[in-house]
Amino acid sequence: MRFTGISLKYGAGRLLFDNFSLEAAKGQVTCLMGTSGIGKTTLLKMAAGLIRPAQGVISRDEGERLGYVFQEPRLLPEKTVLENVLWVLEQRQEQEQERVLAMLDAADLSAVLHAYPDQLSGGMRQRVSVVRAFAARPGLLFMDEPFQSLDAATRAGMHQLFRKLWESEQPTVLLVTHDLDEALALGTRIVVLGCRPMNILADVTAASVEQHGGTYFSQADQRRLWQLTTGKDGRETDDRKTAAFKLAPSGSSEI
Ligand SMILES: Nc1ncnc2c1ncn2[C@@H]1O[C@H](COP(=O)(O)OP(=O)(O)OP(=O)(O)O)[C@@H](O)[C@H]1O
Repeated sequence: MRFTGISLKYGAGRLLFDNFSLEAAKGQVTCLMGTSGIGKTTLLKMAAGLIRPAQGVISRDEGERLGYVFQEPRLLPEKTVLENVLWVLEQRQEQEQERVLAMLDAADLSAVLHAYPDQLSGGMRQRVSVVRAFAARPGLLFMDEPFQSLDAATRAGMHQLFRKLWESEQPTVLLVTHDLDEALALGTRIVVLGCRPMNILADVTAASVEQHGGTYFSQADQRRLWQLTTGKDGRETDDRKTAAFKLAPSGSSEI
């Protein structure tokens, strides 16, 4: 999908976008990072057709199915876990049931298929919402800080689940995150955005993508991304160094 020459502002405010362009390559996970309030959510909403830009063009493949995962799960409270997922499949429910059950199993939700959302933990609810998004076979999936409210251990499980589902369905994903380690683990490309108007500060593609294990960005790119997203130089002095650098393939001595 492609944004070309987008301009937009809310009301009498300053321009959030002024002739902004970005292309998300098919089948890639493009992570969007940048400080709060610069318009990342607005960008996803424009991509999904929920907001129209004042100027510019947004191109998507014709007939491409769209999915959206929000920070909060947004499940239907009166439907069970299984019903929440099947509901998005509309008329294809029966043929797809086996596939959906396998996805729910991969998300460790087999034991709660018939539970209602208010009987689940926050992490379980978000797992349902991620499975629901992938179950609909989206060509294009928008994820707006989907794991932000989860604790670190739950988030690590969600990352694994995301990678399993992404590898089997291969949608194009636009994922907004504030967490560089998350972007390094999930993204095949990381775009760091600057503000008012939105501009691209860095655009880095993974050197390789590993099965379920995450992606691998070069050490130089990781350092640059760290500097840009935290304003700090010395990754050595920060605990997050270990978490992100852990993603380097075993045998790498560059750490
Ligand atoms: N419907 C709206 N009406 C007016 N202003 C809005 C509206 N939606 C967003 N804004 C403003 O536009 C700016 C960008 O908002 P947006 O939510 O897109 O940013 P963001 O980068 O996603 O922020 P965050 O990282 O905090 O979620 C903010 O200053 C916000 O207050």
